[in-house]
Amino acid sequence: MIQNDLLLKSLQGEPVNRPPVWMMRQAGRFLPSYQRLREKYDFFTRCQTPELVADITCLPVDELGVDAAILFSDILVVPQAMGAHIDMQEGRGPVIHQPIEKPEDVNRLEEPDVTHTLGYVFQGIRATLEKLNGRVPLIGFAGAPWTLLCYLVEGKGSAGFEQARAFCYRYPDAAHALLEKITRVTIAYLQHQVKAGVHCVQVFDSWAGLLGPEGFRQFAEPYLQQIARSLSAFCPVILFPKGAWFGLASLCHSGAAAIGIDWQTDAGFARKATNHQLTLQGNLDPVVLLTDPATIRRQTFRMIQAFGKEKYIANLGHGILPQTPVENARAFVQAVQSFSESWID
Ligand SMILES: Cc1c2[nH]c(c1CCC(=O)O)Cc1[nH]c(c(CCC(=O)O)c1C)Cc1[nH]c(c(CCC(=O)O)c1C)Cc1[nH]c(c(C)c1CCC(=O)O)C2
Repeated sequence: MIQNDLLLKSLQGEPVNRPPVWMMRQAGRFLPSYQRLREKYDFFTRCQTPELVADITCLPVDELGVDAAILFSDILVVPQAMGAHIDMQEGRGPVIHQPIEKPEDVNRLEEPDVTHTLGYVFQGIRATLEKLNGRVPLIGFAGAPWTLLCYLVEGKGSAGFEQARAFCYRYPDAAHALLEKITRVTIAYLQHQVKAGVHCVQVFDSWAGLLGPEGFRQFAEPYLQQIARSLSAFCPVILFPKGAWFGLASLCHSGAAAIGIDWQTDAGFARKATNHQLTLQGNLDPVVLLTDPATIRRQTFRMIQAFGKEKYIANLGHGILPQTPVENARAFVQAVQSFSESWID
């Protein structure tokens, strides 16, 4: 039993007195209590140690009072389990050794038995559930196949992921073979997360918008659909196709319970595109949390009015910025939690 089940109610489209709130990337990055752990253990050690996963996942629940926890891990643990060599470099982000350059490089990636290679994640989930003790639901997650292809081909973070996009257009068969491989592993991975006890899952397609409408239809959407369709029998699925406003209408029929909306997409447009059917999540510009509590409150009120309180999960429109002051993150959470109908006149 979960004491605070607001998130699950909103995902199911049930009525609520106020929307639930959590923040993308809340479990790392900006909390000073997390920064202290960072000094002691390297990134993948933090991901692979169930006690640390549980501690870090619970930090924002304890310190900010969010209505949901998201597992501390990373989208790159899947390509790592498939055999890619990945370093997380200070100030630089992920670096993949020997990125995929040619079609035959796709064969180097394995389809592992996730119960072995990613067993530490499932142990982390069980340790986290114990520590949460039913206070709030736990969100599991994975990266979308297109976004993981971006890192595997580009070999590092990038503003435009030009090499990844070029690979898809130049070698479409190899791209689809790679995307299919990642999709199969991701479905098994998320199913095991649900078995270990997560209450819902989010699929991060952080670079979906870089493809443009036609590229999205070819290289991103079919795989998001497959994952949502395969998982929705087990738990509610949230898809976050960042930047892909043109793909919202077609994702309505994927079986996803909710779609995450980024901060560059208009709330009214997103409601119309999804036929007022699905739950929407988002979409405060993370930069608003760099201002002050009064501004944060005002912008948060406007956002809830634009989406409406039903079938809605308050969140940021992308991950929280590392330089966000803790009191501002708290002001955002409290603004949502103090919502009352009387705001809307
Ligand atoms: C693209 C992407 C990645 N990882 C993720 C995405 C999709 C979300 C998004 O678009 O923001 C998702 C992610 N990464 C992390 C989580 C944990 C849960 C949470 O805090 O929400 C989640 C949900 C931990 C992390 N993953 C990473 C950190 C920071 C590094 C550190 O703490 O040492 C954390 C807390 C490292 C990481 N991991 C990745 C990058 C590009 C980087 C470096 C830069 C950055 O901080 O974003 C890949």
